[in-house]
Amino acid sequence: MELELEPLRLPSDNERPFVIAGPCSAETEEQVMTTARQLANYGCHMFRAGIWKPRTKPGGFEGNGEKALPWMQQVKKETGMLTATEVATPEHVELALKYGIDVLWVGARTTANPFAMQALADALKGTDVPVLVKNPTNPDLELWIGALERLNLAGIKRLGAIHRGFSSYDNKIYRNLPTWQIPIELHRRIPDLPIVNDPSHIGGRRELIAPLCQQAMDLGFDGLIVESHCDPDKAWSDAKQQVTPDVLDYILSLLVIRDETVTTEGIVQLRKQIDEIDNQLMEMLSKRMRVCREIGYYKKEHNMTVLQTSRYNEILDKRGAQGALCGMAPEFVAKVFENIHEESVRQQIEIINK
Ligand SMILES: O=C(O)C(=O)C[C@]1(C(=O)O)C=C[C@@H](O)C=C1
Repeated sequence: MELELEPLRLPSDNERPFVIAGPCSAETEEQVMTTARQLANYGCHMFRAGIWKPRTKPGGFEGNGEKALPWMQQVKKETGMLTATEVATPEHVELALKYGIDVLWVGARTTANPFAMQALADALKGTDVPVLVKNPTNPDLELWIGALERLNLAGIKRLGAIHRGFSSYDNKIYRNLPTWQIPIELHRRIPDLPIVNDPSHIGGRRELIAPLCQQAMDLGFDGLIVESHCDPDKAWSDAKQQVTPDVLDYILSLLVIRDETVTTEGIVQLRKQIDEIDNQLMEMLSKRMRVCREIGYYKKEHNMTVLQTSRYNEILDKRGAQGALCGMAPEFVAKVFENIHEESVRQQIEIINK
């Protein structure tokens, strides 16, 4: 289905990036108000704080629940900032709306669960609140789009997406792998859907927030949602990935904002060159597949298996080393040749089964 969207109509809609900032969790009234005042002084328009916290394991701080909602009202009243929080159940939706929360977001674990998404969509029916949907924990674009569709079918048109990265078993650098091609593909499929980057959850470490924000801007993301706490080291949740409002302001001040729409004669010429090279690449690929099909007939005649592992390894090693010499990432070269090999095997299987 095609999403029927309306602009988010947030106070800084025309600025890129629009920024939603605030602590991971609303811990105490004092922590909420101190952080909010500092953020508002730096010109922040939207304040986030977790009221209900889905924790991986029991025993951690799971949020103050309804008790913290009047603090959010106080933030809005005193600073004029809009407020945003995560909702995961119809009860959360009801309470958040009762206390005038302006922007809701859906967490990654909820997005991954179609039953929970449908329950949220039903609870939101008839409201006009903007809803931002985080990517599911697993890199499944269809599941992400499905969650947006459920909300849209319930009449929610002020929709956005939050890219918070994807879980992985073995993660060294990032807390959640960015896998940028997924939000890039989301943007290609639904160009009018605003996409917000969440560097705090992708990075999991303060030092990664600035480079991730810049990368999101380089890719043309619309906004940022960043965890900011008046005293991050003492935070009750996600201490390592929160920054003080002044550090956040410094990070934002250094961002280089690029314009997606500017196309100069220079880039038009370069794109012509790319088109020409892509044509050559396609011709070369089609030549290679022709030879592979010939080998396929040979294999059929001589009763050989399609998969020839030692030859395949030889190709991966040789081209990987060559790629490194040309300054290309080894994973990229491996992926290219793995895909070429997969197609070649597919075509040969077709031939030997004819
Ligand atoms: O060398 C072969 O046997 C081929 O069929 C070619 C090719 C390839 O695409 O390079 C395809 C399948 C084999 O597993 C190994 C290599």
